[in-house]
Amino acid sequence: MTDSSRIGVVGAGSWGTALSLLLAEQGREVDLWTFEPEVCAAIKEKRENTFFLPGMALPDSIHPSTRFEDVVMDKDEIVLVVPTHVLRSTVGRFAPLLKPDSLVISASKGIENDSLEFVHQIVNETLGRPQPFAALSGPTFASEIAGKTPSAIVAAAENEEIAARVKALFESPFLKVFTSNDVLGVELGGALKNVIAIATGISDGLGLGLNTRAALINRGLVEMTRIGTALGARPETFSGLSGMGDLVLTCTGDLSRNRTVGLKLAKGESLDQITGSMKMVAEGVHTVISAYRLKENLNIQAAIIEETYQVLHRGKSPQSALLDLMNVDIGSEFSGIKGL
Ligand SMILES: NC(=O)C1=CN([C@@H]2O[C@H](COP(=O)(O)OP(=O)(O)OC[C@H]3O[C@@H](n4cnc5c(N)ncnc54)[C@H](O)[C@@H]3O)[C@@H](O)[C@H]2O)C=CC1
Ligand SMILES: O=C(CO)COP(=O)(O)O
Repeated sequence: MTDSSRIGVVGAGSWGTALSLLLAEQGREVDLWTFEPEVCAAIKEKRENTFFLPGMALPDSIHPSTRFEDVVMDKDEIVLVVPTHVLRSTVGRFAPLLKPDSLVISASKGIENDSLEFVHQIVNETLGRPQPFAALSGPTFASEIAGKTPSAIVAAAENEEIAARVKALFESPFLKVFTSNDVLGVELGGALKNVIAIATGISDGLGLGLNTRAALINRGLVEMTRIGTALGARPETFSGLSGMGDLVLTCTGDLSRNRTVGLKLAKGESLDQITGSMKMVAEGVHTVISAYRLKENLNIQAAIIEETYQVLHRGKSPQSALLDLMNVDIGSEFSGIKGL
């Protein structure tokens, strides 16, 4: 039978653990699915996720488990927060246990490489039915949310009541939750900002100036908006928390894994070395492939995405990518954005 005080969180990386802590502090009993048995054991025995969110004490109301039966079955709400490249397989594993009316709240940020699908599409396709869905996204580093830094985020759902329900779940004395009905725009901003953060990290790692950084952030936003509006998202969503907000955070904040990948690439480390030494995910490394394919399919000018893709996956040097970026033939400032 459903116990409405319990909520399931699928994914015990840094963000899944920080969100579990937030929900526990809001009075919920949280069943937290961990992929790694050792993460489950650490949370049970030490009351700490020593692997992905070290230094944060986790209350007894967070119940870790490696069994989907404990986390997904009979729940009214499931928070889905695994890296996007394993999202389809993860949803596939728990699909038979999920109630058709359970609300799936995605906190993952990415676009699948082969299908070019967003999380809401992957979820519906894998389940074979439209599932109640919301996307939670914005400028929120996991460690700062766990440390109660005043922050803001957006909950997007097609249905206003669902967005309001997600707001009520996550709003706390230090987290403001805004609502939106532009699910695609919110998902797309959260995914594409990681690509621009890698580009900014490369630029900063090369020792280029603050002018360059600001230009990359701003023109990166235009590229995100061009792709988003071509797919049907609303232009204003990209000036919101999940667009501009998260872009600024991730491009300038040294806590960002994506920005760090760019900094290291500029210092001459190979992508394999960098990702091989990380236990956490830098989604932009995968998302740049999807972003490149989307821009090609849609015939959209997106030179920063193009050059970042070439550096990460085609062996181009950051220096020649920069030269090519400065030689792009450009039009008026907002050309290519639909609905402006
Ligand atoms: N960490 C952060 O500050 C934030 C992260 N996000 C997003 O949340 C999502 C999850 O990222 P994090 O929690 O940061 O993860 P993380 O980078 O801290 O840890 C990696 C996660 O991937 C899981 N994993 C690895 N292989 C797996 C597999 N085969 N099947 C299922 N799970 C597997 C690990 O168990 C772990 O939970 C990403 O899309 C990320 O962009 C969004 C907002 C903030
Ligand atoms: O999405 C994030 C903050 O909003 C986290 O960014 P990174 O994955 O680059 O650390």
